[in-house]
Amino acid sequence: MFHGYRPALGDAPTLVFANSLGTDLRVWERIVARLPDSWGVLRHDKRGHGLSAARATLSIETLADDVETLLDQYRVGAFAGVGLSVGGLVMQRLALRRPAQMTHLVLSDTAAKIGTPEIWNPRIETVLRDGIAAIGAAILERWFAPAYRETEDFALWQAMLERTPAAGYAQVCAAIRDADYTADLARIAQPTLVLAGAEDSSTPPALVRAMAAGIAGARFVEIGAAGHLPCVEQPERFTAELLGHLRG
Ligand SMILES: O=C(O)CCC(=O)CC(=O)O
Repeated sequence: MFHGYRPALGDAPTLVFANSLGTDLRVWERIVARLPDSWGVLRHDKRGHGLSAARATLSIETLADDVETLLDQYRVGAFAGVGLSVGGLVMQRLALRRPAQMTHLVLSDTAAKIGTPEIWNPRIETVLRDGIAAIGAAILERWFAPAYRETEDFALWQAMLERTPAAGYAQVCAAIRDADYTADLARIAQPTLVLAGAEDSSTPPALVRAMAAGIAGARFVEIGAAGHLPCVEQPERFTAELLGHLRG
C-alpha cells in the first residue's frame, strides 16, 4: 500500500490521516506543509486509490485494518486521527479499536452513515460502466464551492478524481454504503473536533453536525467558503482549527 511516514521528533504529536473517496494522500498536502516540522505524519493511499492496488474484498473495517498495519509497522505510539469523509468513517473505527493510542480525533465532512443504497448503487453501476469522468462534473460540484471551481487549482483535483481507477472507486462506494456507525458514536471518548465545509453538498453541514451531536463533548465548526474538501479550499483555517484542538 502506498504511504508516507515522517516520525515525530521528541515528544511532538503524530497525526494519522485518512482521505476521502476519489482522493489520495495528496489531499493533505496543504495541511502537512503548515504543521511544525517536528510533528509526525502518517498518510496513505487507501486501497484502489492513488498508487495503492485494490483488494479482493473491501469494507470500512478492512480500510481500518490497513491503517492499523501501518501503525504497527512503524511502531507509532500515541497519535491523533484525522479523517475526511470516508476517511472519517475509518477514523471512527480506529477511535474504538485503539482507544488508548488515539489521543485526539478530527472528523472533517463526514458522518456516522453517509448516503443510502439508492444513492450508492446507481453511482457504482455508472462508474463501472462508463468510468468516473462520466460523473466527474457532478462530483466536483459537490466537492468545491462555486468560486473555487473558477480557479486554476480546480483542474488538479479534477485530474486526481478522474484518474482514480473505476474499480477501486466503486469498491469504496460499496464500503460506504454498507457502513452505519450511528450506534457507536456515543462510545467515542477522544476529544473530538468536527469540521464541515459550509458549502459541502456531499455531506452537508446539518448531517455533519448531527454526527458531532452524538459524540460526547465534540466541538463542531463550520468553515466558510469551502465545500467537501476544506483541507484543500481553506487550508489555513483547517490547520488553525487542527492545531488549536491538539494544543488544547
Ligand atoms: O467523499 C467521500 O469520501 C464520500 C462522500 C461522497 O459521496 C463524496 C462525493 O460526493 O463524491
